[in-house]
Amino acid sequence: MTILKVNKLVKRFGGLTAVGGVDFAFPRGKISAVIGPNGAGKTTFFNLITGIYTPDEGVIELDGTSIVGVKPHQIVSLGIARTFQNIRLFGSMTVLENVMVGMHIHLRTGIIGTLLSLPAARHEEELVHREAYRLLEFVGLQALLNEQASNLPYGAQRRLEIARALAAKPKVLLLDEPAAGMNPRETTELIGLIRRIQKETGMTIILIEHDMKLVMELSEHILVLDYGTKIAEGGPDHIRAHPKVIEAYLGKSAVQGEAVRLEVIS
Ligand SMILES: Nc1ncnc2c1ncn2[C@@H]1O[C@H](COP(=O)(O)OP(=O)(O)OP(=O)(O)O)[C@@H](O)[C@H]1O
Repeated sequence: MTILKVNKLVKRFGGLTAVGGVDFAFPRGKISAVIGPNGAGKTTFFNLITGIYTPDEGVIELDGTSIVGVKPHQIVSLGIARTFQNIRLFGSMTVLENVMVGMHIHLRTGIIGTLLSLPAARHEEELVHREAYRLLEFVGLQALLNEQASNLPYGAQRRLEIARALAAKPKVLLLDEPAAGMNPRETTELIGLIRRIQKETGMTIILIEHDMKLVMELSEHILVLDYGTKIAEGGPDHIRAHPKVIEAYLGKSAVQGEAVRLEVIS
């Protein structure tokens, strides 16, 4: 069953069509990937889904309801959270505080209650604290909860961003290049973490990633973009051997039938 659907989605920047009429249906509770060479339109596609950009044309539906024109913070409330290609943490806050900030959309008592230290607000803060700790345990950062976020190693910052996105309790989690800058050991751990999120929460996960090992190991469904258009979709085996995909990554001369496989792309 589909949770998120785009139809004839278009986004132009002046004369450049970054996303040019893409159709895709993301299945509920599965891991999907959006791949394609540099400049293919992947991040623009995420920015359209998360309300950062408004499409020039087309449909975006979450659970059958249009989210076109909905503001980014409202889209988070509706159930889509994300991480960014360039990590966006509150560097001067602690690890714990970063996750607690991610939970604010679910708070009832608000800042006045917290400042006046009203009993309901105190109770809520305790719950928030406990839930944030649980999420940090889940991503393996509980020992670093009082560290300033900017002091964390790169791989840990990426995991913290994931914890913060999870704090919003999304139905759909978008991960923009989660393995970027990670070493092979960190990438293997990340694969385990993403798999655990999907298994234990049933969440729909959509990732953009250049690391083909991660994409092929994790994804059941893959959307391939090139110059803003969909050139292929399907499971990992179908995509690996797809001539248009190989051509997009390696150039026309590389298309020599079955011999060329996508694993060679680093
Ligand atoms: N705000 C913008 N203004 C103008 N052009 C933009 C803007 N954002 C993206 N583009 C252009 O749109 C095209 C698609 O960019 P996008 O960042 O979506 O690609 P991508 O597939 O995410 O690339 P990468 O893998 O390098 O991150 C590129 O040609 C890019 O230069």
